[in-house]
Amino acid sequence: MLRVGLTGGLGAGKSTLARFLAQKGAAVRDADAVVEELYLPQGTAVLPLVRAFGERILTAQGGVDREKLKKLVAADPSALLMLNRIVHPLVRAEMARWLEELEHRPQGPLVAVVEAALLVETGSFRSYHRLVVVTAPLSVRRERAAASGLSLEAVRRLMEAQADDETKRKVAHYIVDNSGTLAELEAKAEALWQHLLADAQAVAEGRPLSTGPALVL
Ligand SMILES: CC(C)(COP(=O)(O)OP(=O)(O)OC[C@H]1O[C@@H](n2cnc3c(N)ncnc32)[C@H](O)[C@@H]1O)[C@@H](O)C(=O)NCCC(=O)NCCS
Ligand SMILES: Nc1ncnc2c1ncn2[C@@H]1O[C@H](COP(=O)(O)OP(=O)(O)OP(=O)(O)O)[C@@H](O)[C@H]1O
Repeated sequence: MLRVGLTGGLGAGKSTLARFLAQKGAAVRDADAVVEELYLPQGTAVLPLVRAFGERILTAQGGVDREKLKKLVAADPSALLMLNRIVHPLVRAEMARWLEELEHRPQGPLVAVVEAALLVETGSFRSYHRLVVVTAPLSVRRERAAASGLSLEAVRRLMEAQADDETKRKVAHYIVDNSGTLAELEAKAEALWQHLLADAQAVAEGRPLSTGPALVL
């Protein structure tokens, strides 16, 4: 099974590309969805986050309230660092468990994709056979992020905590430029999928994966 990391800056189009790849047959796990589970009342992030930030971050049901966390990190950059230190190891452990489980399935997928905003920043991109980076100009990403409901201040803080596109492009195997339309992105997803299938074949046969500069789609 080919293990693929999919990343990109806030609002670049990671989730949209991941959805297209899922339609083609990739198994996809989204780090934001894992975080969602960790924040549920019984989730494993709740207790350590309460220890760090107090009960003010809880919902009435006893889970973590993202709105309250969002306000906290928008106001204080050190809160974001602390949040990352607590949440990221839990996300990494869950991704490792998921990939392991897929590997052991009798009819498992050829390609597994982990979608996460911070694969390059955390160094965890190294645990994947291939890294796909989705890019779009900053102005377009800001617009898309604002349309999805993030405040300007939250967008600014989160973007500050992310590596820039140039850093990500340097370690990518595939770069998908999502500055165009959704239809264009879908066509690029098809081209990417064909490359990933070829990579999966190489992995299955024990052949080395091709090296060299990143392929820009
Ligand atoms: C900061 C929080 C409360 C904002 O919640 P909200 O529901 O408004 O946004 P959402 O989770 O959908 O994130 C939107 C985007 O913000 C960016 N982002 C989220 N967390 C971070 C972070 N810690 N550092 C940098 N960028 C981030 C990503 O591009 C992400 O896709 C939430 O993202 C959070 O708890 N983050 C910590 C966990 C984390 O790092 N998740 C990202 C991948 S593991
Ligand atoms: N090519 C495109 N044209 C127009 N809208 C797009 C395009 N690609 C993505 N979008 C829209 O932009 C928004 C952000 O896209 P998406 O959620 O895929 O990005 P993301 O990188 O996962 O963002 P985040 O970091 O916030 O999780 C979504 O509302 C999506 O529908």
